[in-house]
Amino acid sequence: MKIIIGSDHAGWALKKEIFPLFERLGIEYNDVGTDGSESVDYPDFAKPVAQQVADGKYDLGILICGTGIGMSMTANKVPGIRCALVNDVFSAEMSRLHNQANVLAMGERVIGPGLAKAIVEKWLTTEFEGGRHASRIQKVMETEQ
Ligand SMILES: O=C(CO)[C@H](O)[C@H](O)[C@H](O)COP(=O)(O)O
Repeated sequence: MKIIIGSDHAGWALKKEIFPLFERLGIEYNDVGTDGSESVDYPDFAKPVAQQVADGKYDLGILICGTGIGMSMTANKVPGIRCALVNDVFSAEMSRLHNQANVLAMGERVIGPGLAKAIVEKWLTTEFEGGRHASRIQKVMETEQ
């Protein structure tokens, strides 16, 4: 599995905490930045992450800002993206099982690193259940037309 990850300045510290988890899970990742605490604009990171997932260059994407809200709003504007803003492990699991989320957004100002790592691990290791959810996802995607 190949993933792409990005953050703004308000998500940068949490993003760094997650890298060792990718290494433990054997997941290849590309960090598109930002790479420091200097103020930047979250759409500049949400757009390339979401676009490259939508283009099939990466299997999944992860976005972190202060709340996760701006990142998720931006990512969900990209056709093909189902970005879930998640702050608990149950929602992380459901967003994959039922919603086939292909981008995960989290907020560094909302959750701590321990919870964030548990969310990411659950999200990356849960597969879409299909079945009754497949036609619902199709209807979700049809709303892009
Ligand atoms: O999604 C966001 C805003 O909707 C993020 O939380 C940003 O990281 C946040 O707005 C950044 O705030 P700052 O005061 O510029 O650090």
